[in-house]
Amino acid sequence: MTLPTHPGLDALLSDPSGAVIGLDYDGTIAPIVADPAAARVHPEAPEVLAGLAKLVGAVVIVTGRPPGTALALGTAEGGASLADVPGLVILGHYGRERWEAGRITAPPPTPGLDRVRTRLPELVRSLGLDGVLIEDKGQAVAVHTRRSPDPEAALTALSAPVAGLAAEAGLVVEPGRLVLELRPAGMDKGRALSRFLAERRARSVMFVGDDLGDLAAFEAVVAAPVPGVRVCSRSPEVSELAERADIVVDGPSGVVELLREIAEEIRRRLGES
Ligand SMILES: O=P(O)(O)OC[C@H]1O[C@H](O[C@H]2O[C@H](CO)[C@@H](O)[C@H](O)[C@H]2O)[C@H](O)[C@@H](O)[C@@H]1O
Repeated sequence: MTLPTHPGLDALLSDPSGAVIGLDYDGTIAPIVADPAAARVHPEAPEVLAGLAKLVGAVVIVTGRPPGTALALGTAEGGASLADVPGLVILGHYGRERWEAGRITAPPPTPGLDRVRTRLPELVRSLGLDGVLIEDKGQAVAVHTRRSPDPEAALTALSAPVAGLAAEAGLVVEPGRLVLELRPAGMDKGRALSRFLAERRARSVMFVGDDLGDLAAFEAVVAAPVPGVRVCSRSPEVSELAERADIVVDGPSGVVELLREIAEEIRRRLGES
């Protein structure tokens, strides 16, 4: 793969120790699968990220998943694990929870979630929808339609009642790939990334994502006071990200290939290969 030319990427390559590389999890470093509990990381991602993390300022995963889930799913078949990526930080629940050096920090769960836990299954039943999956993530609850006979129709049927339930419970709805998530307001991937850039005094930033929740991180890259580059992990399900990206690659395999090439180019410039 030949690396594309972009001012943000050039800044990252010429001053790697000041670069922050931010990544979404599902659809970006893990292929999309029907069962959210089976979304294992791309087999080569932990190893490639481990190599890259030694060359750049920081690697951070910014995800809607709880950090513990991203870590549990983050061991590849060969045994390499995201937990072994040097200095890795995981900002889970859109930045509400943080994992770093083996420790998770999290605020207490929002009280409205109990109402959702009771009402959401009733709501799904009342709509007569088959194949709908409710995922309880602790700080948020998601309702998935990927396994429904007509996933788009099921999502449309759920849209207004889920919005009503979220409002009753004092939560917001986060739409994603055949999923609606009811979660606390006040944090998103853009805020999470911006804070992390300030904390690390980043001199450049790259963010890679695939879904609507990643748009806020793309906006944070544009708003950042340092050069940045937005990368879309393309899928047929979401077009909005590709339209706003500086670089578009084909799904998690394309992401891994790009990250490997960036690491190799940094090593070449440092005279290490
Ligand atoms: O921020 P992310 O890391 O991208 O997490 C967003 C949501 O991803 C998961 O759902 C998506 O991936 C599933 C597994 O491939 C797939 O079955 C589902 O259709 C996708 O929407 C996860 O289950 C959610 O909790 C995350 O919020």
